[in-house]
Amino acid sequence: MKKILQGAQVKELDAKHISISGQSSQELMEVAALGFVDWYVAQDQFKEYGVLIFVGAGNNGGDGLAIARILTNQGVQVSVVPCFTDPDKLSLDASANWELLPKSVQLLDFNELKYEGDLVLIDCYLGVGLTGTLRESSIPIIDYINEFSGPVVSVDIPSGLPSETIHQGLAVRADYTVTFAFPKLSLLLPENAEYVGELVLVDIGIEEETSKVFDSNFYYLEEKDIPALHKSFHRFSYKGDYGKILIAGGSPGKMGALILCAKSALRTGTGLVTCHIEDSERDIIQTAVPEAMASWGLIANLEFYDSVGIGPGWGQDGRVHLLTQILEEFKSPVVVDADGLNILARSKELLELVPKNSILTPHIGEFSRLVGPAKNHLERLEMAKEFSVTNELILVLKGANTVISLPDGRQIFNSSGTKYMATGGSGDVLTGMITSYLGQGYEPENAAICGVYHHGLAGELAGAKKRKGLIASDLIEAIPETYNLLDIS
Ligand SMILES: NC(=O)C1=CN([C@@H]2O[C@H](COP(=O)(O)OP(=O)(O)OC[C@H]3O[C@@H](n4cnc5c(N)ncnc54)[C@H](O)[C@@H]3O)[C@@H](O)[C@H]2O)[C@@H](O)CC1
Ligand SMILES: Nc1ncnc2c1ncn2[C@@H]1O[C@H](COP(=O)(O)OP(=O)(O)O)[C@@H](O)[C@H]1O
Ligand SMILES: [K+]
Repeated sequence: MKKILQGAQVKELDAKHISISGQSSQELMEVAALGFVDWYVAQDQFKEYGVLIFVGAGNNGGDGLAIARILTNQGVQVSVVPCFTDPDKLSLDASANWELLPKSVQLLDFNELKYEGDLVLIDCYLGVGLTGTLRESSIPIIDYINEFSGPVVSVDIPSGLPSETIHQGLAVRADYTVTFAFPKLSLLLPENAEYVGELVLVDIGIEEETSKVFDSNFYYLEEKDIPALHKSFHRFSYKGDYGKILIAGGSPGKMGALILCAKSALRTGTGLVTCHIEDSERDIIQTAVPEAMASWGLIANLEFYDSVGIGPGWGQDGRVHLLTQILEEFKSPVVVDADGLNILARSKELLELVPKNSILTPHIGEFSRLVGPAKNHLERLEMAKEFSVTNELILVLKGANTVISLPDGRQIFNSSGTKYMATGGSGDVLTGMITSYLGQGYEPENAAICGVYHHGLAGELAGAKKRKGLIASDLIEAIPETYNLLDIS
């Protein structure tokens, strides 16, 4: 899994890679520019567009000059806007690429900009070399980029955005940010989403091993990390091998949450799902999910189950007794979501009963009730870490880049998912998936990671077809497709 680097670490990593690989910094820049162009030319929405590249005096500008050359050689109409006064004062690698710029590339003076036709603006003005407050001279350039009528793609980082903190001042508001090698922390903070747009990570061949020495507890979860975490089952497997799970949830008027959770667990691969419900709701669950069984009253034989999921649509009134029974009698990790979390928030003494390595899945509102309000996401991350470490629990903080906090202090940012998942019931689907993996015998850490990643991937697959018409049931239907895509059997 890749580490998420901050500030100076990003530059140190480049330097370390250069010394280990024997590659020159100019060669690395070329790899980055080629990686960007590969992504760019694969974007159908830009097919008929020319490009306007804003380049600064540092290596981010150097990337832009290399991109200008490569795109020109591929037949794209390229214009470059040099955002510096003296070409003799460029960084070494930017200078080398300035010399290599084809004569056919049109150079445009920022103060006399006029252009025609459909253009994509590529922002290579400032990268991670930004220090301190933005200079006065940068303001009109960034203002211009932000007023540009066409799509804006920032290279490495939106110009003006610092690499590790929440930003409130002026910076480029990109539609896409194509960043190199390792994601920078600032690109993953929800407060910065308006600058970053859609985030794309381009590999430039820097080994994960090279980043190991850097002190960072933040990790970035990608598709390549997933297959090795899955358990595989043999030809003679029977339904018991795939887990017997219990889901305690649902209440009159909120049975949908439980239904989604149960269906999702079945599609994730669980052998046997039992829903623990109120007597009055038997017909609903048995009709909506015929594959699931139902139980009611006190839970007779908790030891029968391999995992337990608690909370979707459960309500809070009269549930404390049942929650206490589960937490006291079920000795293995459980999954707690929604009203299960709300009860824990109200009765904090119950936290001590939650089996170690259990997985709690709050969204930001539930987090605030359970752990406390935070003034921003960085503070929330710190609180999440402390909560996980202190209570020896796994905390899945849901959102655009869901963060999994582990009891050893690591925090893993998920890369899969889409904005179309912001729809009622998505979280119930996630609870079903994580409970399912836990029941299939996955280590709790892997159950949380696989659940979160596949859930996001299901969202991407369903979102590509349904866009804002996506509903939580579509996520469930897409779970099997995620197994096909990743070749998980
Ligand atoms: N070998 C490498 O190190 C690689 C670097 N890469 C690129 O290099 C970038 C980093 O390059 P650099 O370190 O040269 O820095 P940048 O190009 O990010 O920024 C340096 C420029 O920003 C200006 N600047 C700094 N602070 C400012 C402020 N407060 N207001 C206005 N202007 C300011 C400086 O005068 C200088 O012109 C990365 O973001 C990435 O795009 C990529 O080519 C990948 C390989
Ligand atoms: N903008 C987004 N991008 C990616 N994933 C999202 C986004 N918004 C929500 N999600 C995901 O959808 C799920 C929503 O869960 P939750 O807030 O509990 O919803 P509900 O209570 O309606 O089920 C979470 O897994 C979250 O990570
Ligand atoms: K940039």
